Amino acid sequence: MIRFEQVTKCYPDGTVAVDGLDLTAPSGRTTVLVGPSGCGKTTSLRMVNRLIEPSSGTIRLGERDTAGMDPAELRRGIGYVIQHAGLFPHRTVADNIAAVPRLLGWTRRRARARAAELLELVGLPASYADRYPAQLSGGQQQRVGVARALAADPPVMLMDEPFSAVDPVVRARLQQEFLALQREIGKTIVFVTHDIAEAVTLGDRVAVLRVGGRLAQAAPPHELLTRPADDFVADFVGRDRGYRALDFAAPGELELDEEPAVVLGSEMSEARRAADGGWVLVVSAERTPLGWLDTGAQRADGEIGREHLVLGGTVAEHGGGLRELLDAALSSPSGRGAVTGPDGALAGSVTPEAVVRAIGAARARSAAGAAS
Ligand SMILES: Nc1ncnc2c1ncn2[C@@H]1O[C@H](COP(=O)(O)OP(=O)(O)OP(=O)(O)O)[C@@H](O)[C@H]1O
Repeated sequence: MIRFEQVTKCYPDGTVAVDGLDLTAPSGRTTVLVGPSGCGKTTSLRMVNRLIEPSSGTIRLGERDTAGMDPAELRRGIGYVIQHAGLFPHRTVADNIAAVPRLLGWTRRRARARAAELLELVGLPASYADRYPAQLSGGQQQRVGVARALAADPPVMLMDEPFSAVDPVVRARLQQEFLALQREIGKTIVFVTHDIAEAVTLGDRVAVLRVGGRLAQAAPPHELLTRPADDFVADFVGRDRGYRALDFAAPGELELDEEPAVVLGSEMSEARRAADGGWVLVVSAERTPLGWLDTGAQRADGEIGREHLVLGGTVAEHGGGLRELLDAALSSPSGRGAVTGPDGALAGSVTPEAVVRAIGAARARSAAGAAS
């Protein structure tokens, strides 16, 4: 756990970057600091590893006051990831990742073995070990930056806008990889971003700061979206917050409808029977949804091929939020959203009407929760 207790940072020119910050970042969880430019996010983060010294207040790591710790020792227990990855340009990927273990006195062999393990963990091919940073894409460099921060297996990670410098598609992928990785490694992470969508996607807790370095609200994403503490937070969180909040609302009692499906390569006549003249979902041999088939539009008989499929329509994953279910239902040409189980196989479908009813139920639950 990291605890900020009445932490203030006043720069020598009189700028108050952080003002009386009280905040706890729980162990094994991701706490995101978010807010407009200049609100003191980076200053707050860098005070944790003492790249910046607080003017007053205390920052504790576990029970220990960081002010009393040797800064070098403190930093060895804290991984640090920054925008543009900050890799050493003249060192190979493996040597970049192995930098901290080498400082800790690991043998070259052990450090290289660890680098290979981490490359795999962040989803890069082993052959990249001998490349130089300039030979990698921006997204790959960020993965190496994450691997480097994890090298000595620190319990704490500080991440300062790590995904901001890459394009939106790569960014979305890095965010999903981050979530999967964090589920596996369970580090205590403080993550800085100016992007509220990123904050609510990645954070177990989200702390919204306002300019002047004052905490406006710290709460789990769902609470932030549904119960913003004041106008500033409501405004910052944005207009479509109701829709975003659906990501975090559990589907509750929403039951899936049984969805008849035909396997790719089956006869068209079978699809017609299953669909009763309308749309039918086509699945792989493993029952993974592949696309929808409009049997009313098919004149010829023969095998169902990929060329017959309409690929529009997202698939909602088992355990996803109501937003994902609503998106699947609304984007499906049949009006039924396909839902898969944990193994990726078709579990059933939902109609937009059923999802809207579940949204109503979730709202009622949330209101009851707020009232109690
Ligand atoms: N070394 C410094 N000397 C004086 N003022 C500084 C210094 N570093 C930062 N500041 C100021 O402190 C305030 C907070 O800066 P900080 O970088 O922590 O904000 P931030 O929320 O991370 O901003 P951004 O999202 O733009 O990176 C800003 O007004 C900034 O100009």
